[in-house]
Amino acid sequence: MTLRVGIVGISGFGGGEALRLIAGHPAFELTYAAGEGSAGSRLGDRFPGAPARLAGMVIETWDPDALPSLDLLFASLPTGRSAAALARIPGEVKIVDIGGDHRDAEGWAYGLADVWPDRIKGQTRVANPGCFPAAALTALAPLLANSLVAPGNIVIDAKTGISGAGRGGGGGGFGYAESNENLVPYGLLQHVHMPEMARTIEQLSDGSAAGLVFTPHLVPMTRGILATIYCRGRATTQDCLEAARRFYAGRPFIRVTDKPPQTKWATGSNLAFVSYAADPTRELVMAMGVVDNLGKGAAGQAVQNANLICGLPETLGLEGMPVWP
Ligand SMILES: NC(=O)C1=CN([C@@H]2O[C@H](COP(=O)(O)OP(=O)(O)OC[C@H]3O[C@@H](n4cnc5c(N)ncnc54)[C@H](OP(=O)(O)O)[C@@H]3O)[C@@H](O)[C@H]2O)C=CC1
Ligand SMILES: CC(=O)N[C@@H](CCC(=O)OP(=O)(O)O)C(=O)O
Repeated sequence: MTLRVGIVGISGFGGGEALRLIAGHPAFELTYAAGEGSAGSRLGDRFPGAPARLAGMVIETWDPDALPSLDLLFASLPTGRSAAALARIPGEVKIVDIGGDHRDAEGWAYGLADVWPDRIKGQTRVANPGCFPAAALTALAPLLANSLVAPGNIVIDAKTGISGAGRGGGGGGFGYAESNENLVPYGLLQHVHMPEMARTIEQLSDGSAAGLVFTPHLVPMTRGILATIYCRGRATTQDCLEAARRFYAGRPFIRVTDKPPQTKWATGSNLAFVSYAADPTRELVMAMGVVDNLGKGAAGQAVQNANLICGLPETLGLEGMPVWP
């Protein structure tokens, strides 16, 4: 079975990673590519490494009313730009939205694929989590589901590679000269991912996440997110590791590690690495989550979600090892 797949926003970092994964996916055939400024150019000009069979494909001007016949559409548009357009896509076209417009929207499943695959199977509309929630919630889920930490006063300190800001670089200020040898906190107290994280912490714990603190930092690397999370609880390190190993037993993309995870472990993959350190005498539990922001944080998890909603093996097209070093 080959499914006809489209990507809108293909010229961007998220869309480009989706192209890379779909080009190697045994059940997906890219038949439609769309964008705005890139419309009219060929994939081979934008992506010199594109396979020969795709290099001549012309990027169309995005028009949801002029969609060719498709089974599946990946939308990788700036947040705020997809809700109105995707509402016009016929119901028989399955959609995975990599952007932020549908993470709390009626009729859309929140695609935290490693944590609740059964909520995603059978859906036709999936909202991919944001990149920071992908790292942080994956690490927190086993602790919350087992009541090992209190949900009300969690502090998430995250570091991200610069590709997280997209090709436009967060509206400027993220260029090489400004980012190299530099560390920048941003989005203090009000980052756009706060509501998504708070909502999911509450769903996983059945308690209030009112005291959630989240501070992202931009670090001079291309890809990767490390979330270091401070929680209150009396669990030991061993309790946390065992809970995570039970929670993720048989889940193919989660690695529970004794050692603190590193961003390079995940580069170019859909893997998430989680680890824990706890000191019951101080009622301190630390959780750590590592993902590639363009992998599990965007296109990797999007393909995983697409596999789930298309009734395919969850790992199809996603089994390549990370790039190292
Ligand atoms: N970068 C990351 O790590 C992550 C990104 N995301 C989310 O994914 C989405 C895409 O991000 P990212 O790839 O980084 O962003 P980029 O800025 O790299 O790419 C944006 C893409 O959107 C297209 N686009 C913009 N406006 C329009 C429009 N009106 N019509 C059609 N296409 C349009 C651009 O096309 P063109 O060049 O043709 O104009 C481009 O391909 C965002 O919502 C982002 O928040 C989510 C998780 C992680
Ligand atoms: C470095 C950087 O700017 N990263 C982005 C996260 C990208 C992401 O996950 O975006 P959406 O939730 O909009 O999909 C940010 O902090 O907003």
